[in-house]
Amino acid sequence: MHNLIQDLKGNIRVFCRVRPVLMDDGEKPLCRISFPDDHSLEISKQLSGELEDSKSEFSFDQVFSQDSTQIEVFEELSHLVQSAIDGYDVCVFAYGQTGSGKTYTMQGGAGSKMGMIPRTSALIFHYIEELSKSGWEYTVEVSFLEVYNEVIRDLLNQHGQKKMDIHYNEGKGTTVTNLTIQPVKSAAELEKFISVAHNFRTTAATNFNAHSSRSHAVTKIYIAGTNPQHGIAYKGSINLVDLAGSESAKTSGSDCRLQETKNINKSLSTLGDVMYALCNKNKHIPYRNSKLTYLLQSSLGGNSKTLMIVNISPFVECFRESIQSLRFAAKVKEVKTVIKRNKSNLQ
Ligand SMILES: Nc1ncnc2c1ncn2[C@@H]1O[C@H](COP(=O)(O)OP(=O)(O)OP(=O)(O)O)[C@@H](O)[C@H]1O
Repeated sequence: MHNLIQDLKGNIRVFCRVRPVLMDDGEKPLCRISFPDDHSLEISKQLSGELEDSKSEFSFDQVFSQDSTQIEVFEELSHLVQSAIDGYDVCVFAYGQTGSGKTYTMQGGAGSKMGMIPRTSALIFHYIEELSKSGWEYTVEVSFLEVYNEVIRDLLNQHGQKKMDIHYNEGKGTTVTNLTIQPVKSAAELEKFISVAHNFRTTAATNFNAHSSRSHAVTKIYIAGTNPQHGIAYKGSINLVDLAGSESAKTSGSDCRLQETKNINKSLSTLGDVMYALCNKNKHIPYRNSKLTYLLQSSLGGNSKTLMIVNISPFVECFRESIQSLRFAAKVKEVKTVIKRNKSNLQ
């Protein structure tokens, strides 16, 4: 399983997923969306019976239709879990409008609806068990945080929060002071912590989605492997990020919600600025303009295999936001990365 590739050059990978229409969506008019192949999507606002209007076409590394299952999405993502075990830093983030299916994709529900985070946790421990047969020893740790209104909160320390600051160090990447990093011994234990953190995440009603998540949530799993027989050690990690929904200020309700929305939009627009600066190979990349981008600095522009899942809603009322998300995702796909494996020799 441990491969020989050391440094990899590539691009940020981008998947697109379209959310299905649900029972409680009523009779909302739908965009016309088609999938010419596994990598492209065509979208137009045309209603049935209307004259042909212009279609917008987008290509990504993979597209998933309204009928896609969590298993199909995870199948594509599972290679990255293997990379984290192999000593690479990995980041997967879900981006999209409020109610477009980010939390469903990342967290999901029970059984076949289980999302990327619990599936990742189960697969890590499956790989570790297999590799222990050939002399590998692993430690796994996990942390959960959210960025809410530009303040970081530790989702494993629900009482007595301490002030948390982000630090970036060229060799070490990003660290957060006072963040609980919890050792875990099994998939069941990891899932227990995932569910504690998920329940603690800030949620509030919005006009679009009754259980909308108003914070960016970052689950980070740290995996360290040593093989005393071969005298080598690897250190990988996987960041799983469920971003807050992009939502225009005029649809957001009360004053307090407006402030939330402004902060969410600020961090998402900084994410956009960072991506554009990286694409243009600018000297200055404005990572520090928001907590989110500072936190994800090494995942966005540094040493990380990064995958963005752009989620879109199929409704005509969401068309403008969907096109904006798709354009942003197309830009992200151009960002180049160089990835190093974190390997050391045991003395
Ligand atoms: N692929 C899917 N299959 C079935 N149901 C889905 C799917 N995607 C989303 N849903 C459902 O659609 C609704 C909105 O999805 P979700 O809460 O994941 O959106 P979101 O993008 O995380 O929203 P927010 O940004 O407000 O947190 C939920 O009821 C969710 O269960």
